Amino acid sequence: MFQYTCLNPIANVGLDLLSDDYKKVEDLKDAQAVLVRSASMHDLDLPDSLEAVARAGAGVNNIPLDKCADKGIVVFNTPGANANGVKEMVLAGLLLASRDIVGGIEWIKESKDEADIAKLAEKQKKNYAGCEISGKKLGVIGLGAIGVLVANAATHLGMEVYGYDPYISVNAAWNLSRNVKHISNVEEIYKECDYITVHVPLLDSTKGMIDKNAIDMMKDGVVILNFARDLLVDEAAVVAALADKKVKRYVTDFPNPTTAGKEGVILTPHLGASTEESEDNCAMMAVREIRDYLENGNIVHSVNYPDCSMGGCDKAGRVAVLHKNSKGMIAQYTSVLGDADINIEDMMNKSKGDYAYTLLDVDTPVTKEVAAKLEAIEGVLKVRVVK
Ligand SMILES: NC(=O)c1ccc[n+]([C@@H]2O[C@H](COP(=O)([O-])OP(=O)(O)OC[C@H]3O[C@@H](n4cnc5c(N)ncnc54)[C@H](O)[C@@H]3O)[C@@H](O)[C@H]2O)c1
Ligand SMILES: O=C(O)CC[C@@H](O)C(=O)O
Repeated sequence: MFQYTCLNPIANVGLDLLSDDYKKVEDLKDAQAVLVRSASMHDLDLPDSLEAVARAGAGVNNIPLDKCADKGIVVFNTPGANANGVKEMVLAGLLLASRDIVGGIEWIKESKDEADIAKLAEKQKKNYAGCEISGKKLGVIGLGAIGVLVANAATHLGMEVYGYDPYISVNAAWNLSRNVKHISNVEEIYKECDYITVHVPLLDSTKGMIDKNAIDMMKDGVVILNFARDLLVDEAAVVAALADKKVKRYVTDFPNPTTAGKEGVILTPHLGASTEESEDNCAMMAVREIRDYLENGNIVHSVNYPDCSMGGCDKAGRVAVLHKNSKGMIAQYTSVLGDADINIEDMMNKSKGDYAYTLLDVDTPVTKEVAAKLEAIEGVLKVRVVK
């Protein structure tokens, strides 16, 4: 029996994929697996029982990745599962920033009791006029799951699209429209584009990347869209630039006291992935990842451990070792298993940064005593007897 807890509501279509071997618990301290969306896990005590965290979504800045890795807890996310939901919000953001649709709707609400509302509307509408996005330049910073969809869709809306991502994956590059202009220096986007949208993860290296210097380089009247994370942008600098009319609109999905209610800011309450489809996709992917890890020891889509997958186990036993990425680890495992008269029938070892993962299929199930000997090896963070 595996015990799991949900730190946020997770779509039922995902939870329904859990078999009778899974029991939901309320308390994190009793859980082997966590399903989470945006709840912050930074201040939580992570129990020794915890084996895996699955973020039903893309951004993992709410999870202490290194702390988890050091405790042998594998963290997963669901790449691409909510990308279309966000892309559609970005397209809405482009339009809301270009024409004062919200202002017009508000005026109608306020004027609903006017008998001559139809006539008044014809007089008022000039106050809510704007521009079209077709023919304008859009800069997309970050060409991952979301950035590629946004860039491609914008080309179909007649925009001239510039794309920047120095770490673009081969897969993303294959999916990117040939009509997107490849930019190798982000400053070109700042200087040339009428609309700039950011789709990078929040990391130490990206925090505050849209700062005053960047804004100063931008065209007067630029629109900045941020459906990634608020801390990517120096929002105090943006609010000042809005007041100076340097920036025309700041469209963001992350309300906070710096931006809420400020002139020129169009704010939504973190709605990017809040569609039935995205929530279902994320929940199903997250649950499948958790099951494959707990039941088979396979790691797919981890953000703090390497992906490592050997399918189902048809041997007598399988043991998983989560360890530091140091020299001589495998030799020590083979020695412990050999001394216990256990033969390794199949093996896979992968590393990612400071951490590594070794899956061993063996001809005799690994006992608690042998597992304890493996765990006692310096650099080993956790040992799981999977079968
Ligand atoms: N508003 C929402 O509800 C919502 C939903 C999903 C994702 N997000 C946010 O959007 C982010 C992106 O999501 P995704 O699914 O596209 O992720 P992704 O991992 O598929 O893509 C991120 C891309 O950013 C690129 N990148 C990293 N550093 C960069 C830099 N300095 N300059 C340019 N590119 C850089 C990477 O190479 C990668 O291609 C997430 O990390 C998350 O914070 C928000
Ligand atoms: O779970 C959500 O609603 C938001 C998800 C989003 O911010 C993400 O990073 O995937």
